[in-house]
Amino acid sequence: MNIGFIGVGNMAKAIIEGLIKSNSFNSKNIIVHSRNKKSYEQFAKRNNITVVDSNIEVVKKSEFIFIAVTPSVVKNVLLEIREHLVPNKVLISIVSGLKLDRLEELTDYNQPILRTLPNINSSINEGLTVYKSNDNLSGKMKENSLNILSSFGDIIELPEDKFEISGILGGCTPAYAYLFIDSLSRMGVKYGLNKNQATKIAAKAILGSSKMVLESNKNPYSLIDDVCSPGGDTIKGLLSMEENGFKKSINNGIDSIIKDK
Ligand SMILES: NC(=O)C1=CN([C@@H]2O[C@H](COP(=O)(O)OP(=O)(O)OC[C@H]3O[C@@H](n4cnc5c(N)ncnc54)[C@H](OP(=O)(O)O)[C@@H]3O)[C@@H](O)[C@H]2O)C=CC1
Ligand SMILES: O=C(O)[C@@H]1CCC=N1
Repeated sequence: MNIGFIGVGNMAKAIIEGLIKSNSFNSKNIIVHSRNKKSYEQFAKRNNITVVDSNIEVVKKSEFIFIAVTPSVVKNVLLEIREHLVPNKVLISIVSGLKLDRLEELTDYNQPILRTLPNINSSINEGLTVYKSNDNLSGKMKENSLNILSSFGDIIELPEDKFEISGILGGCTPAYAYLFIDSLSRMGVKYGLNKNQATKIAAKAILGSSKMVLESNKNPYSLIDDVCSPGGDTIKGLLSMEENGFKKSINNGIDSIIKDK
């Protein structure tokens, strides 16, 4: 079973690393092509994956084809490969904002298609991918497609009208979480920790907190109260952060993405 990638940028690389680490796929069965050889040849060599000379060759050689280019070029890439896509191949799009009906329009109405929005933590098999397939994807082909997705993290099926917000919460949040960790870590450095110590302490605290939210059956607000000892440090910091726009900044940030859609 060959898994192809058209576009080998940051997100494709993360998925490929996750696929390989899952030990469910042979790296040589991962077939890739991207625009500039220089930007991925070292990566391909290091991971022992198969590089081919064109997007069309990726399609010809693969049963599952990830389309992993940016929204600005996806139309041209799909038009380039469309005549080589046949109904026993699955097109897996990771392109933000590209709906199933548009994918069908740019390929073929008989094409099995899986629309997904993964995240960058797929590279360590801690990804979160939302997905929706069209009606052409069913049976064993669908089962195999979902096995591919779940090899690099959790998967959640959602109707397409929920893709925008879930794509933001799942796909963009890693960047916001890294920003939060880095902000905390810099304050650690300000007060005397070295950057490695500070980053590790902040990142472990965030990792454990995420697990608490997922495993404790408590909602985040109640968990906040558990940390805020009466008259203690946490409540002082928390109130100051809130007064200085912590939540407003998050709300405005998410609204600004939705507004531009
Ligand atoms: N980054 C993320 O966390 C996430 C990204 N996505 C989606 O993934 C897609 C890729 O994003 P990302 O990886 O961040 O972007 P990158 O810019 O890192 O990757 C895009 C890739 O597409 C390649 N490319 C451009 N034009 C062509 C072409 N004509 N033929 C073949 N390859 C081409 C680029 O090649 P070159 O490097 O040579 O220019 C590059 O490797 C986007 O659609 C985005 O919405 C979805 C979820 C999360
Ligand atoms: O920034 C982006 O548009 C992509 C989609 C989600 C994460 N990265």
